[in-house]
Amino acid sequence: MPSIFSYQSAEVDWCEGNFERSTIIAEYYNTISNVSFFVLSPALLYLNRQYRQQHALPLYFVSGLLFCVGIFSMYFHMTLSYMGQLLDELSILWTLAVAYAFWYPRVYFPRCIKSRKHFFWLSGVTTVISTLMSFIKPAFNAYVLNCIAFHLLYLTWCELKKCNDKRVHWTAAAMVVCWVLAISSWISDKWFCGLWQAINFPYFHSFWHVLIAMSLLYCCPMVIYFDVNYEMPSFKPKLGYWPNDSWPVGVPYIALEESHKQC
Ligand SMILES: CCCCCCCC/C=C\CCCCCCCC(=O)N[C@@H](CO)[C@H](O)/C=C/CCCCCCCCCCCCC
Ligand SMILES: [Ca+2]
Ligand SMILES: [Zn+2]
Repeated sequence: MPSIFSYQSAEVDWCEGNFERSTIIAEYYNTISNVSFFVLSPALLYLNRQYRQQHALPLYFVSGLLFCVGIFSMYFHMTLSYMGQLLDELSILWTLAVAYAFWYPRVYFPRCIKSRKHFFWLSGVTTVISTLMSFIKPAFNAYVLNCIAFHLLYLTWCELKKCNDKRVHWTAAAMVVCWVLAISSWISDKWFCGLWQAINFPYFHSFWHVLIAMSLLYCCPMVIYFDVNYEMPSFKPKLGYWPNDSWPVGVPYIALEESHKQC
């Protein structure tokens, strides 16, 4: 019986051929494309430094965990081990849990939750139970995790209805486009692998890594924007674009102004 650390002991195998480019890396492009998370994590910390100075914990935690997602995902695609699969899925679950615990707006808390401290407990208990349940059928976990994006889309929709800042709407649109491309790549790799192998292009899962990291690059500043509006009444969030604020495309970030709020 293979150990949970053995190469190819995972329940899933992605479309890219194994050990085609290296004898130690099972899926070469799926492994190296996780570099996107090593760029995403410091980029979020650097660009949103004003927010980080005021509200350090959420951004340090979420960026740190996104970095771990990159490390575990690399380990998973390098080995295709059962342990790699679990670490990949559980790191995503815990990153989502921590992001929700810190940033989920109070106005959407269930009625029985009276404070963020209570919401932390609720998130913690739910995540511990989900962690235990994730051992039942690990191959199913990825589908459940992907469904959380629909809740994020719903939340974004609710917030955009109350906001008339054009830059926030533009950032949300860019996030949705990246996510649609990302999830299409993930599904294509899983469901239509025979077709991609027939045309000798089985690389859609590596596109997923890059595109989901890009959608998070748009998602996180937007979530921070709403957090400043709700939780930091002495500041007004201003959405800027890096490297040039006047360009229509760029990486969004949040700057803080001491003034009354708009959304
Ligand atoms: C108020 C809430 C704020 C939420 C902020 C968002 C925090 C995001 C946290 C984690 C997402 C990391 C996803 C990266 C996955 C990379 C690893 C990977 O590819 N794993 C695959 C196997 O290699 C595995 O099959 C994938 C599983 C599915 C993961 C689904 C994650 C959902 C992420 C939602 C992202 C939202 C972006 C915008 C949505 C409109
Ligand atoms: Ca493979
Ligand atoms: Zn992956």
